[in-house]
Parts: sequence; C-alpha cells; structure tokens
Amino acid sequence: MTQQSKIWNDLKSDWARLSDQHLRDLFDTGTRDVGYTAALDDLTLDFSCERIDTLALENLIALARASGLEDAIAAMFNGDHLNTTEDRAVMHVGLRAIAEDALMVDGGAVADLVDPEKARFLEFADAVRSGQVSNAAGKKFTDVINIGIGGSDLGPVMAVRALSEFRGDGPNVHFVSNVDGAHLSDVITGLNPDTTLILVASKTFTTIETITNARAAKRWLQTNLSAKDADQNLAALSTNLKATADFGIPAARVFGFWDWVGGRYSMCSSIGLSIALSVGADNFNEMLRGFRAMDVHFKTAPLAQNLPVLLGLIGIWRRNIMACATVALLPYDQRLEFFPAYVQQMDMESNGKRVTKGGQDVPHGTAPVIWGTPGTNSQHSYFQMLHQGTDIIPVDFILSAQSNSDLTDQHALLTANCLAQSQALAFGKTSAEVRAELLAKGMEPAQVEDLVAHRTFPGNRPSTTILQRAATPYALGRLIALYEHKVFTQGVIWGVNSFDQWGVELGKVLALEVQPLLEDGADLSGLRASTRGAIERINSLKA
Ligand SMILES: O=P(O)(O)OC[C@H]1O[C@](O)(CO)[C@@H](O)[C@@H]1O
Repeated sequence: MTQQSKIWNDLKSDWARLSDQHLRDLFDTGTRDVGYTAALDDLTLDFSCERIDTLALENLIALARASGLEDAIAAMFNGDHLNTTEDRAVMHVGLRAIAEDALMVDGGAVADLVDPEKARFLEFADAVRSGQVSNAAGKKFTDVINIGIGGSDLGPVMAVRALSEFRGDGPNVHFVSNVDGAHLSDVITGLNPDTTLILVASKTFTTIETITNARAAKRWLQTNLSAKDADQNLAALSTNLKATADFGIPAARVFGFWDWVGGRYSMCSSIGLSIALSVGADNFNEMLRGFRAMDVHFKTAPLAQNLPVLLGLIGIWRRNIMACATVALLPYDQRLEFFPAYVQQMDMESNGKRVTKGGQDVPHGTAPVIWGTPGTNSQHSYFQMLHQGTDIIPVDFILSAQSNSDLTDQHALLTANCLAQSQALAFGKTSAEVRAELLAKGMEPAQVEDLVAHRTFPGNRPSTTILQRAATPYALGRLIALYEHKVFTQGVIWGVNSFDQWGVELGKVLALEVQPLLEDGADLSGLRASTRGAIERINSLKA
C-alpha cells in the first residue's frame, strides 16, 4: 500500500468517527474556538463549521505532503513545465511578481518579459483615461468594449464589476462574449462608435466566437467612421501577434503575453487591460500587490497555516470523503456577483479531468460543480434546498467587515444575514425546539405535530467563511489568488494536469462541421438521426 492510499484510508476512518457527530455537539465540546481558523493579515479563513476535527485535518495535511504538494509549489515558481500535455510552464504568478522575486521561465528572467509589457498596457490605460490617447478626431473615449470569452472575459468582467467603486472618471467598460449576435448588438445599441474603444481579447486569437464578434464590431466602426479612423478605436490583447496583424490591428495597439499564462489565469496580463482602463494603473497595481501577497504566502507558509492549502484540503474532504458533488460559492458582496462564474471556469476547466498526468483513471471524484450568486438574493431563491433539501451542499461564504457602499447602515444587516446562514446551516433547529416554539405561540398540539417535520432544520451542513476587512483592489487580488492556489492544491492531490483543457476541443470542431449543414439544401444523409432530425426541425421552423 502506498503512503497516499494509507492516508486515504485514515481519512475514511476519520469520517467514520465524524459522520454521526453533529456540529452542535462538536461545538458543545468547547474545543472549536482555536485551530479552525487561519489568517493572512486581515483575511481569515474560518472553517470551524466544517465537519472536520484536528485529527482529520492532520491527515489531510499529511495527504498534501505525501502527494508532493510542497515540491509542486516550488516547481511552479521555478518555471517547470507542469503543463505536461502542452509542454508549458505555469507562470501566471510571474505576472504579479516583482523583479526581486527573480522568477525564471524557459531560461530567461520573467520580469524582463513582463515588466515592459505591463508598463506599456498600463501607460496606455492611463493615457486613454486622461484623454491623451484619443480617437482620430482627438475626442476622449467614453466607452470601452472588451470582446473575449472564457478566460479572456470572465476575469475582467468580474473585476471591473467588483471594483466599480474605484472607477473615478474612467470610461464605461462593457463586455461581449457570446457569439449570439444579441450580445454585441445589445451592447453597441446606444453607444457612439466614434468614442468607443474596442479591445479584442484572445490568447490564441483563433477563438471563433471572439473573432466573429470582433469582425462584426470592426464593421460597425468602419460603417460609421473611415477605415483609417476606425483603427484608432481598436486594440488587441493576445499572444498571437501574427493573427492580430492579419486582423489589421497596428502593432502599437497590440498588447502581448505568453503561452505560459493559461487563459483562465490571465487577468493580470494585458488581458486585464479593460480592468486598468476602468480603475486606472494605480488600482490595477494594487490588485497585483494583493495577488502577490497570496502568492508569497502560498510559496512560503507551512502547509498547516497555508490558506490556499487549507481551502483546497477542505474541498478534498467535502468532495472525496463526504462525497459532496457541488459547492455553493456565495459572496455577501453585490459587486462580487460574477466571482462564482469566474471561479467556476478556473476550477472546473482546471480540475474537471478524469485521468492523471500519467493517463491513468483518477481513483477519486475531481472538480465539484461550483455555482452561486450573491447573498442575500440567494437566500430567497435556493437556500430552501441548502437548508432542507436531500443533498448536502457545502458553502463558501465571502464577507467584508466594512461596507463598500455609501449606505453603510445596511452593512450590519448584510453581515448578520451571512453569519445567520452559516449558523442555520451548521446548527439547524431540532424538532424539540420547533415543538416548544409552536406550543409557546399557543398552537394546538395536533397542529404542532403536523408541522414539526416541515419546520425542522437538520443542520450539520458545512460551510467555510472567508472574511476580509474591505473590498479593495488589493483584497480582490488576494482573494482570487487564494482560489487559484486552492485549485492548484487540489490538482496536485488528484494528480491531474490543471493547466490544459482538451475537453473543450471536440465541441469546437463539431460546431465547425455542423455550421455548413445549416445552409439550405445541405446534404444531411451522413448525419446520425439526432443531429439530422434537429437540423430538419430547425429548417422547417426558419421561415
Ligand atoms: O483567449 P482565447 O484564446 O480566445 O480562449 C478563450 C477561452 O477558450 C478556452 O480555450 C476554452 O474554452 C479557454 O480556456 C479560454 O479561456
């Protein structure tokens, strides 16, 4: 038996001990006040409401160690080609490092590549904000449209929304991702092409949705401006400089990055230009500082105090030991409304894998389904199921101590709701409590008995609360890096390559094959009945 399988067995024994213990009882022992939180400055991870104890935690840390997590972290910072199927380094940490970190990739200093390009795109952002870079007629850009999808969209759209308080007099930043023409069409309606700057964001510059939308947007500019003037309203963010040139974007308007930055880890590269345009270079740099603080912590903190490691291990416990297939990520922060969608790609595209790096079947469940929306809205939607449904759905709560709006007096209510929900999930309400409460209200005993089962909350439903002082650019960077490294930790334990995404290829290829078959008179005879039937029905509904 390998050391790892022994530890997996130990963890199963831990669960055998813990599975019939209620969080109420675990708290009643009075031993959960210490040892169930970890902090980095003002950021605290509170996992006291997880169905775990210190022994199980020790075994999880042993599992991380036996899986080679410490070496893997060192290897990432060392520029090793951890993305084995694409033979690439995994160096997104280099995008927010400082020169003194002396990171190297493929034989060269990361800072030599990153720093000049970062300076270029941040200078451009501030020049657009000040009006120094303007349209051909010298008018200031009022609006920016970022056209991109997946990692070239989700990080920027999330961060621009999260940091809207820091926008100052920056332009309005809009996002178009879907190849559904309604997306672009809805965004450009009401915008003035003359003063709209369009960013085409695509690592590969081959993604069909993005290139199709970019072509349509370019036509929109050229119909309204001269072809030459339209060039002033375009920029590209990509690693594929040949394709951006072929598309007709002048080199001075192309901001690059490198193949060792995965799409879903790219928002600190030039892909983040829309963020910098929205909040300015200083705030963007603050965000990078927050990222780096978590990077340094991940690299140097002992496993038992390492926040991303602990969050990753709690996820392993929930997914592999408690057999929970989904996780609800619930920010109690309206401006983090797109954070769950961002983490969804980061987590599920990274670890949604069924074979190990060596090509063997992974013997465990991997990436859980990540989903969620801001509290308190979610409470009035699906919390019924979280509290009384048949499945146990662990929750990550995210909360700031300080309000991020002018209506500071509402923040106590928001905070109270977050704390109340983790309490209700963990401790529930027993049938005895329900019975006593209803009888005290004067209800007839028979009626009380009819209602008891319906009004009982089983509790014992796990959650972790991530608390920070305030939702600043620095805090956002730190929070994102916390989740990035959590995903890394889990990928190492499952033994998968967290940095490729072959699973998205087949659908892309098939879409290109199906597209011509949607034309009138196309020969459908070679198709399987389901696709053929669907096309025939679509054709009959077209007119
Ligand atoms: O930035 P690109 O190359 O247009 O890719 C967009 C997205 O497409 C994917 O390759 C697959 O959907 C993602 O990993 C990536 O973030």
